[in-house]
Amino acid sequence: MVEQGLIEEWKRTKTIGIIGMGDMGQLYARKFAQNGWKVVCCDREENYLKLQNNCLDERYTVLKNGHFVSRISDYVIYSVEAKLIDKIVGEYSASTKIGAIVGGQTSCKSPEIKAFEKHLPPDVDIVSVHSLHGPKVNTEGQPLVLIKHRCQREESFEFVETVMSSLKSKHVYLTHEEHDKITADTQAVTHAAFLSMGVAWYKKQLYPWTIGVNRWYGGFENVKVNISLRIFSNKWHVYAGLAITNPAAHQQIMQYAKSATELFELFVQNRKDELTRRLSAARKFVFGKQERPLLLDDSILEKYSLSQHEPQEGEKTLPNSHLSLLAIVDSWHQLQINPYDHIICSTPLFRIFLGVTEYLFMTPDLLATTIDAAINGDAFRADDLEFVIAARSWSTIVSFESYDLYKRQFEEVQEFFKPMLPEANVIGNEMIKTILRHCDENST
Ligand SMILES: NC(=O)C1=CN([C@@H]2O[C@H](COP(=O)(O)OP(=O)(O)OC[C@H]3O[C@@H](n4cnc5c(N)ncnc54)[C@H](OP(=O)(O)O)[C@@H]3O)[C@@H](O)[C@H]2O)C=CC1
Ligand SMILES: O=C(O)C(=O)Cc1ccc(O)cc1
Repeated sequence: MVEQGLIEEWKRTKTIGIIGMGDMGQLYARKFAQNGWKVVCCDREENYLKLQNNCLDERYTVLKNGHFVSRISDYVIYSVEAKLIDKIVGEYSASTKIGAIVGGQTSCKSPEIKAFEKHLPPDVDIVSVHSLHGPKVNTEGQPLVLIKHRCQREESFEFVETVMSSLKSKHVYLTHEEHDKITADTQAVTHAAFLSMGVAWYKKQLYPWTIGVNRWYGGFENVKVNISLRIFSNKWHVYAGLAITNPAAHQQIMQYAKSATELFELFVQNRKDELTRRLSAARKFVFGKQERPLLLDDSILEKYSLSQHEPQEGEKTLPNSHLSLLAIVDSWHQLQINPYDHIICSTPLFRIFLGVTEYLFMTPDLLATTIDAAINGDAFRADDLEFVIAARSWSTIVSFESYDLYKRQFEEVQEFFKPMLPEANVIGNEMIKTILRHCDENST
C-alpha cells in the first residue's frame, strides 16, 4: 500500500506519457488527468495540430511526437496498433528518459515485450498493461492485466499500480506468456465466432433483425446480432492484431472452424446420435461441475432487439441450430479448456458468449430442441453453411497472417452494416450493462 503523501508527491513531480491517442489512448489520458496526474501525449506527427485542437478542453497536454513525450515522461504507455509496435517503439525508445518505466496497451503481449527488450535502454523498467474491455465500457470493476516484466526498482511497479488505480479496474497479475495464452482462449475465439456470423449475414445480404419473428428473433439472437455489430463498429486492426500476432490464437481459431465444420457435417448427414453424444461429452466437460446459477437467461435479453417487428398472434419463431454456440463448447472440449478458469481475466464479450452457451447447454430440454432443429429442421441450413465457410475463411486469413485480407473482409462487412452501427451500439451498450449487472449479481 503506497502512502497518500507519496502519491501526492508523485502527482506533483511525475509525468505520464501516452503515445497513440486513438480510442484507448484517449480513454487513459482523460482518466489519469482527471485523477490529478500530469499527462502528456501524442499521436502521429501529421495529426498534431488536429489533435491539439480537439483536446483544447482536456486537462492533458498534446505534444508533437513520441520523442517529445518520451524525453519528459516517467511512465510511457504505447497505445498503438499491435502490428506497428516494433516499428514505433524502435522509433522513440532512445528518447526515453533515464530511469523511466515503459509499457504498452496492445492486446497481445509477446511481440510488445520483445519490442521493448530489443529497443529500450537497459536502465528503463518494463511494466505493461491491458484493459480487457473496449473504449466505451466503464473501466470500473473491469479486469486490467498488469505485467511486471523488468523491474530493477521495486517502486516502479507500485508507481504503475498507483497510476492505474485511476481506472478503478480489477487488477490481474500475469506474465506476458500467461496473458497471451488466456486471451487466445477468451478473446480471439469469441471474436472469430461473431465475425463469422457477420460475414455469413453479409454473404446472404441479410439484416437478421428485419425478417420478422420467424428467424433470429428473441433474446439469444439479440446477443448474436448486437455483439457482432459491436465488433464491426470497432477498428479492424484491433481484432486482426490480437489474433494474428498471438500464435496460441491461431490454434484456437482453427479448432473453432474445425468444430463448426464437423458439427455441420453431422447435421447434414443426419447423424443425430453421434451429434448428441459429442455435444453431451462437451457439456459434461465444460459445464459438468458448474453449480452456480446461470449467468444469463433468454428473457432478460428479449428487449434488446434492433427489430421493429411486433409479434402477431400465431407467429412462431423457428428453433435455431445455434451452430456458432455448439461449436465453441465443442472447441473448448477438444482443446481441454475450462472457460471458467479465465473468468477473472475476461472481456465483457467473452462473459456474454459464455453466458449464452451456458444457458443453451444447461437449460433442460433446450439442447435437445437445438439438436432436433439441427438435424430435422432446414430453416437455418443455408445460413449454417455460410457460417462454416466464414469460420474457415477467418481461420485461413489468421493462419496465413494476412493483415491485408483481414482488413478487406472486415471492412466489406462493416460497410454493409454501417447504417445500423450507431443504433446497434446504443442498444448493445444497454444490453451489455444489463448483462454485466446480472452476471455480477449471480456470481457474488
Ligand atoms: N479498441 C479496443 O477495444 C482495445 C484496444 N486495445 C489495444 O490498444 C491499442 C490501441 O487501440 P485503439 O486505441 O483502439 O486503436 P486506435 O487505432 O484508435 O489508436 C492507435 C493510435 O495510434 C496512432 N499512431 C500510429 N502511429 C503512431 C506513432 N508513430 N506515434 C503516435 N501515434 C501513432 C494511430 O494513428 P493512425 O490511426 O493515424 O495511424 C492511432 O490514432 C491496440 O494495440 C489495441 O489492440 C486494447 C484494449 C481494448
Ligand atoms: O471485449 C472485447 O472482446 C472487445 O471487442 C473489446 C476489446 C478489444 C481488444 C482488447 O484487447 C480488449 C477488448
